[in-house]
Amino acid sequence: AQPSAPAPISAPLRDLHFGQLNFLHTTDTHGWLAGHLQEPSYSADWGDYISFAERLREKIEGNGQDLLVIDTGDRVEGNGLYDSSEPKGVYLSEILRHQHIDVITSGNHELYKQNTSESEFLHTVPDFKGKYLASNIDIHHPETGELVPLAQRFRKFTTKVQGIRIVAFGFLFDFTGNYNNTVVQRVEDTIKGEWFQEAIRDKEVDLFLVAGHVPAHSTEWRAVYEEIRRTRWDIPIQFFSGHQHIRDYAKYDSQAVALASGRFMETIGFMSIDGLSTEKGLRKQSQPTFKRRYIDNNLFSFYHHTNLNETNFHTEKGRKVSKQINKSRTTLGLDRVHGCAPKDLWMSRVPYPHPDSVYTWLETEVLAETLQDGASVERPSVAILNSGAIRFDIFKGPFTQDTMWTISPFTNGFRRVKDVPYEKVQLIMEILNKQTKVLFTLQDAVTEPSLLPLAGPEQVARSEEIVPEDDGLLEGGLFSNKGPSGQMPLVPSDFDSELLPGYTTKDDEGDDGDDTIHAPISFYKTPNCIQALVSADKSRVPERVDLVYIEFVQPYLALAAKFAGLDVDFVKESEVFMPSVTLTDLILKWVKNHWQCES
Ligand SMILES: O=c1ccn([C@@H]2O[C@H](COP(=O)(O)O)[C@@H](O)[C@H]2O)c(=O)[nH]1
Repeated sequence: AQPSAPAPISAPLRDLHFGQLNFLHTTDTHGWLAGHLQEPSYSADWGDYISFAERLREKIEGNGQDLLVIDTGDRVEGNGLYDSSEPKGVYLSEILRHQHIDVITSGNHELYKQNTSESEFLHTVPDFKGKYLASNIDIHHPETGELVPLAQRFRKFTTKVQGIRIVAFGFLFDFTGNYNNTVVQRVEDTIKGEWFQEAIRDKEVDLFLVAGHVPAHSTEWRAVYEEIRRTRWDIPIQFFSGHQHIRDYAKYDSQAVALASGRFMETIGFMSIDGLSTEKGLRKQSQPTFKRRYIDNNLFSFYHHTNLNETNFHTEKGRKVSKQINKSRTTLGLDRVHGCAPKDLWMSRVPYPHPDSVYTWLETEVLAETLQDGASVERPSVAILNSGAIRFDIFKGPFTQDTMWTISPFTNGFRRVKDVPYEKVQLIMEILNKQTKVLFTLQDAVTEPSLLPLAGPEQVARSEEIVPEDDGLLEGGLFSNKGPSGQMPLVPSDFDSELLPGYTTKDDEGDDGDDTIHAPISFYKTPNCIQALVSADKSRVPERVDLVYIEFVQPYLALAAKFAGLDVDFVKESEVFMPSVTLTDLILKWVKNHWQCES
């Protein structure tokens, strides 16, 4: 772990059930390879994960079984270790490559920008040569311009110990927001292709391994499942999933399951399968059995599952990588303190517009003040921001260079349409927050790219709120802030049981998937968009306003405006607002002005 990381707190654990074939899985790490430096439950770093994989491999292979390591993309954007360097990602890719990974795929974040996908092609794909799979992604070669596969389409390999014959694929969901130097083929079309049809007809196969940046419950996985089952009704299929930032497990049939392993290095997914055939012979049981576990990414869990301790757990390579992360963080100045947050601000642990909601803070304090600079004096402005633009909570205490990127990694600027009726803007807000389904019907599905949700992935994936009987809101604070740095949000509150608050996952297999037994954390739905009135006189309802918005929402605004009867061509009639200023810049400016640290 990193020197400043909090020590993990002991907690009751469920054991791993090792099997004939075992897997470790990460997804949506978004640059968090240093682990969480303010949350003990997720405080292990990539070096610790390397030690964990190495120690488990020794143990598993010693028992005559096999271990494979999988990563399903979105490794980039969302943490200073990736975003703070110039060019972005140079330190991260040097750290990432030290883990032995057997199947690795791309997420959508690897394809938003030209330089990110080119870096995948030129660095990450060669770093994981033969293991990086891109079943449905092509890229225009950075030098020749020729359209070529980002990486090989599939791989066939045999496990080291038992000779289990595996045909593996690597997909990305039907993503359309990529920069035009890459082409993402729809999964449903890819699986009709000749190479895929040939690959699934391979007679010498014991398991189909379908990894991808695709939700566990999704139309894309359903299509792949049905396509394989059409010709191979009895070969087990193991899917590995990502994108929704949640822990999830889907059962397609008794021999086909999907595991999704959360986000931001909070979770190491574990799977085991028993009863597979091998190159040496038929399977010993009529049906294979599958077991899943979501491991909290901390050393307490790692020591327990390897049956080792701090003196014998860490491997040389693991230690080296932890040091490399520390050195990179120091070079990048990620611990530089810009201010001190006086309290925790939550994305979904309190209902909006609670005073401890990060969205209330943005609306009433940050945007209302910082957008004043560029706003016109002729009339007030209304600023619209999508809630998905914020990626993480803010914890009481130092607000560092790293915090800045964890909460706001996107580089979108703002745009403005001048002089529109205020009541139309309110109607648009209502449509954006309550009628988004209607907007999709206005979209031309053939010519226009499908829109990414305005809210963040966790909000989209989870439809139900979790409101513990007493969520502590009445006592005026959510969780007490104890511990060495005074910033440990996942500690027991005075209203709760002995258990640490954390993941309490419910999936297709039940509610016993998490390795650590936790008390639940409240989860509230957030609006898709929030708005801030930027005006010298907020007591008066304005008649006309300038509409300022973060670029990401423009396609939604254009559709909602049509619906609201506002005749504006957002592409032609909008202008850049405060050139080169991003949401990240505004937040940082506000923090520096308001959150001085007490010395
Ligand atoms: O420029 C951007 C890009 C994305 N978002 C938000 O993020 C999600 C997608 O997140 P994943 O990590 O790819 O799942 C998108 O739906 C938006 O809510 C953004 O705000 N700005």
